[in-house]
Amino acid sequence: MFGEISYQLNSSSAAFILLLVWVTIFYASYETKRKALRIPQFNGPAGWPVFGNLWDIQGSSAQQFRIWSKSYGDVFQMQLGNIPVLVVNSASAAKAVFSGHSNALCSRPVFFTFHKLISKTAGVTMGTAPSSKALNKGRKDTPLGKPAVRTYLKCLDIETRTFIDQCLSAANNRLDPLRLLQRMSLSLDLTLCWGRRISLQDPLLAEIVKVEHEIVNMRNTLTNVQDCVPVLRFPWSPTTKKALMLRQRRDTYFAQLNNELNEKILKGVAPSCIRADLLGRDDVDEEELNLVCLTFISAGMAPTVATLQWSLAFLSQRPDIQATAFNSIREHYGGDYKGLGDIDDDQGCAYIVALIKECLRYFTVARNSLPRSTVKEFSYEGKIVPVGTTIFLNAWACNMDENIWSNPSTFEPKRWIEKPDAPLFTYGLGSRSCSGVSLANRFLYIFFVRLISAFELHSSVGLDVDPITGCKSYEDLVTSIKRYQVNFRARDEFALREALGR
Ligand code: HEM
Repeated sequence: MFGEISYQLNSSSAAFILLLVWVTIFYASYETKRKALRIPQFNGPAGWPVFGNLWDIQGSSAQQFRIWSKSYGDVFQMQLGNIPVLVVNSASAAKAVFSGHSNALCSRPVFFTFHKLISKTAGVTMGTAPSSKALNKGRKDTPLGKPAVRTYLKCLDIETRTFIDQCLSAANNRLDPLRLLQRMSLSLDLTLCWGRRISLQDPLLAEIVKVEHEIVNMRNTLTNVQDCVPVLRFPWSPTTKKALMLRQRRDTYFAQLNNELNEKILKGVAPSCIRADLLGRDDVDEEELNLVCLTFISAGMAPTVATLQWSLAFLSQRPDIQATAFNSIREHYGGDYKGLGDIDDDQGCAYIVALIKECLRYFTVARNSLPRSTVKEFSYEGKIVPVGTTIFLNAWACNMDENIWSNPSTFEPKRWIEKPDAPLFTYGLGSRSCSGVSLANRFLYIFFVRLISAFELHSSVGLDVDPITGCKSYEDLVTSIKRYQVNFRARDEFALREALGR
């Protein structure tokens, strides 16, 4: 009997030792390969075995990059699992890399969860597509330039007025503006692309907002561990399961929007919209059609809403800035102006333009912009950046660069009146910078003019509007503020009702 037990012990010890040897060999070869992937010549923090620097950036990654750049230089290297990444952290380095080598940086990296799982059915969006002929054609066919935006003024007018109207109707005029902002932004995108608006009561609103938010976060390499550590990619991993579930939910509402429009086209009652125009063209295939339409659902909503959500909270804490903005609107439109701004007015009121730029700079909602991938080798300060390198722009650090601004941590709109041509990094720069910048700027301008003309914002409790400590979550690709409520007090309720045509 003792012999039998000792035999069993010997065989299980042997199995254990074999397993240990296998794990050790696997680990050693994995680590050797992982380290070999690092980009020669670029310094950076060492990081942990297997996971590299993933654990070091669990707080505000952009802030951590800014701190590392003080030790490792403006352009340093980190490794997310086995993906080496160059991070660009100053305004001058961003100009040299992103503008100086714009063509070399014209692609996006391909990630397992987003590109291979989520996008398998409906395809990718413009901001996530690697460089290709199809992408270039899609970009050309997407009407987001200034002339196209001028034809969207009616939609901008309706959606911003609806927002003001809904704020006026809120009980006691105290509310959390998030849902109203989401509706306004999504309704604009759906009208432009599918020719249909969305109401607060429509169940599609909550569904699209929720799913798109989760999908955007799945694209975040900084938090999606299985993208960076290939050994964690199992078909039954929670991330894979979640990605497949999100894909199915996105496919459902995408099909619903498309089917609604197809029916209207069949009945001959289709509104003029981007999808209907593209459907009527022989040179546009299914892949391009999906690329353009998915872009309208996913690209603009998150950064626009997050910028407005931070800005409203901030303004509620700063009556002095609201008063300056209100007086500048009155000066711009004339003495005792009581209207809601002119939809044809494009960036005419200098202080409002400066206020918007400062909100975009100070909160920099896409702190690490969107990742790029290089298609050509180039050199930076004599160091070679090879083809296929992933590069992050730390837009937050660039916007806070002390070589551009003497007091970058202070919110000061007037800085943009003194230096109107100073660089703003929030929309990215170079070949793949934000294509929606004209639409976004026009939207933000009329929104701020209307908001400030209509209401005084205030909050009886102090809100944390600090761009670092006030964040809802550091894991989000687009950084938003924690939920809050503010009071919307009409400046002149009678005049406002009249301006809204009530
Ligand atoms: C405040 C609002 C917005 C902000 C802060 C913002 C920011 C950004 C950023 C940082 C990028 C990546 C840039 C780069 O890689 O250099 C981007 C790309 C993009 N944005 Fe925006 N965006 C905003 C609104 C919009 C709107 C309203 C649209 C229109 C639908 C839009 C469409 C796009 C598209 C299509 C891309 C991808 C460009 C490409 O990869 O070629 N954005 N945006």
